[in-house]
Amino acid sequence: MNDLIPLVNKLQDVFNTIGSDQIDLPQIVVVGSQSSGKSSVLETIVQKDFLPRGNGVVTRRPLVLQLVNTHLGSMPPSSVSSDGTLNEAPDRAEFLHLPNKQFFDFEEVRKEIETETARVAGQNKAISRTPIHLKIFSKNVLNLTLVDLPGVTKIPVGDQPTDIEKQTRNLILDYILKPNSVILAVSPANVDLANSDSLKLARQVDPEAKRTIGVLTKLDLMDAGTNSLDILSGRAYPLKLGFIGVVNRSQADIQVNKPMADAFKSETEFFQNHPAYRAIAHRCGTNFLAKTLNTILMNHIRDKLPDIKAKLNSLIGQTQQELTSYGDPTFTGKAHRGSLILQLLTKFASDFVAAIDGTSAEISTKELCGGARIYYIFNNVFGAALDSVNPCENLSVQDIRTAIRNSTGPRPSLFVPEIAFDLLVKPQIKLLEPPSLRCVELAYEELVKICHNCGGKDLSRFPRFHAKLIEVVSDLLRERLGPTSDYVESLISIQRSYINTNHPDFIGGGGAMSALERASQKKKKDVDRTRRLSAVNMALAGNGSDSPAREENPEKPLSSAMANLSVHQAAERADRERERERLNHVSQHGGPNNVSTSSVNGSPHGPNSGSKDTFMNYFFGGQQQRNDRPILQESAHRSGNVHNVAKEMVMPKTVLDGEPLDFDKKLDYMTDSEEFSGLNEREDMETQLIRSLITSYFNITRKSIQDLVPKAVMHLLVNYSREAVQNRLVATLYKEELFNDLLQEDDNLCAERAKCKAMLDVFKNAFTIINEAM
Ligand SMILES: Nc1nc2c(ncn2[C@@H]2O[C@H](COP(=O)(O)OP(=O)(O)OP(=O)(O)O)[C@@H](O)[C@H]2O)c(=O)[nH]1
Repeated sequence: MNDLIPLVNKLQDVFNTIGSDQIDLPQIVVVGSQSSGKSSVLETIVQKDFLPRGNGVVTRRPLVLQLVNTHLGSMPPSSVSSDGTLNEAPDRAEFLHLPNKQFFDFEEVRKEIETETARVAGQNKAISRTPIHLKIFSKNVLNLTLVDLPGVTKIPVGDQPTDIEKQTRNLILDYILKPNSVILAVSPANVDLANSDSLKLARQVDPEAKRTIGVLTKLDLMDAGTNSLDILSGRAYPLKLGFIGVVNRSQADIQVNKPMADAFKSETEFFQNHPAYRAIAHRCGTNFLAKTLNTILMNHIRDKLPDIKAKLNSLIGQTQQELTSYGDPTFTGKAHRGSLILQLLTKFASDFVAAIDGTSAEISTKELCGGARIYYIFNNVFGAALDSVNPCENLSVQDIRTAIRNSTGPRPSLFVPEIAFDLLVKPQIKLLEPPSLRCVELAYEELVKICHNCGGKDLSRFPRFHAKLIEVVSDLLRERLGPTSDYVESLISIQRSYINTNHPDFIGGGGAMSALERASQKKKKDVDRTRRLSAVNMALAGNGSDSPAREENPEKPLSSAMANLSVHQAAERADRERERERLNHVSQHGGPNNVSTSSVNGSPHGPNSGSKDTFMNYFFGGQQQRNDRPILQESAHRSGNVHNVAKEMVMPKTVLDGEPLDFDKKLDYMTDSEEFSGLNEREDMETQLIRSLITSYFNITRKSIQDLVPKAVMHLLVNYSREAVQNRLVATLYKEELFNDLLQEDDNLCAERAKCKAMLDVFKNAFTIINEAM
């Protein structure tokens, strides 16, 4: 059991070396206000002058002091000389920061502590949290682990920051908070215990006072006639581990270099001769303190051993697992390289496939990934991008008018020509290309992202191999990007290459026309109703003596207003008559449901086939029956094929309604776009008609592109690379000459594994020792 403290010290050494503080090892932490005598107590316990001395702040870094008793056979072993006498090894000290140096002169130890303190904390009173680790091997010490901490200061001095008190308190709390630390609370006897900083701090972390031992220093400096018997006998302040009184060397003793042995003797005499302490002298003094601390620490370690053992056990498990995760270096040997490469490569490929298929074991619940993201791209991103395209994007009234005019050639525009529709709809279809290509790119980017997450932790051991796998798959994907984009591009070109106005879903000229008619009639009806209502209102208002209308316009007689109204109504009626006549004509000869396909073949009187009213039918079916349309008849006859002549649409031309064509004005029209702003009714109708035709046709194309692009992406990019990935990886990387390079382990990982291995060894070692000790 006596090996416990060396064991703890050994564990502490190892943990310090590997910079780990995973096990809260039992240790005694010395706490007290500044100049309360902490360092003096430590020196008396060690029986050596080795700590820095002076006024004010002296201890400025934590000092972790391990005392190793060499008399008990601890290292270094005593040697037997040639004459058979036992040569006891001299007392010595070692610092953790100077691993290859041993100190036999303790004056040197003091200097090294001063130098090392100044090196980290600076010259001027500032403190640092970084501990100094010192080990003292001596036959005069009991095995103990003590930590000397900076004293609690109130007022900043030198380079100390304004919050020095808070800093020191936090530093002390860090150490004493650990449940496995025993708090050595030092208080000077010549200051009221109620003001003891050490006891206040200890109570914060150990309210039941189970692991706090009180030390009263400076008993020799108490006012004559006063004593601390109450405290020392445990009556004044209850601590389970009690209070121990000590008398250290005074400043004057230190200045005259009073030897430790003399100081020790004086202390013993002090207690034995003191009238108040005489009876408890055997429970006082540094010697008793050292023994008590040793016992307390031993008991404490023994109490804590089961916990430490359990903790070690779980640490061994965790560390073992961590070590396994770094991979077994033995499998990178020549005999295993091929199979290891193949295994990692296959894992990478199957991860890639699984991520696409959504069968991956590590499916995220936080965000969409893999195949689900590709689906999201198709449905949401691509769908929304297509939906956001306006079928008549960038298509101004002027553009439509110009197209209509250009497509009629040198003759005045008689009907709305199909060629204008063709001309206008093709660039609109092109608008579907950028979102389609972007969809390909997004799917490609997603696949690249997927391949970056494949391979798992095993592969992180071999960064080169991992990078190579990603490179090969990225190459494969890039190779597929070109053909997929080309195909998608050609899908758009295909749509542009033939405008199928016969498509069953296409609204057609007739559909567009009747929609327009309906809209126009509704509009007219609304206008009529408004006018009628206002006329009635006016008439009613005229009959009343206090008519507001009359008041508003007292000079205008009612009869004149009525007369004006009837002029308007007459004009309206005439308009309506004309419109009705025109519509009758359209419905008889070129209306949506009366269009004969035979008219396409130049047979103006062919029977109504009853076939679907198509755009072409509508364009050419009706007008040829109109004998008062010589221009069309002429052109139709000239070519014998309506497709090849100016394709015109049955629309009453203003010139035929009696309006003369002003050529100068028309020329202006073509050069001055502002002239377009004033469209007449017919032009407005034409423009609207073309727009609704374009929208209808565009929507059909959009629908089929929305359907075809994802299919193309899946076939040419996703499924292709999914199928090809394994073969491509094997063909590119499964080559004997590459194995060495591919299986180069990551340097950091090797270091981590070595560290992990060392840690595991320490844990295992400690576990065995504890097991044997218990
Ligand atoms: N007479 C007498 N003087 C003591 C006793 N203990 C400590 N001193 C003196 O008190 C002063 C401070 O003692 P230290 O041991 O340096 O106190 P500390 O708590 O380590 O101080 P810091 O490390 O600066 O916080 C020194 O001059 C000691 O000689 C004691 O029991 N009796």
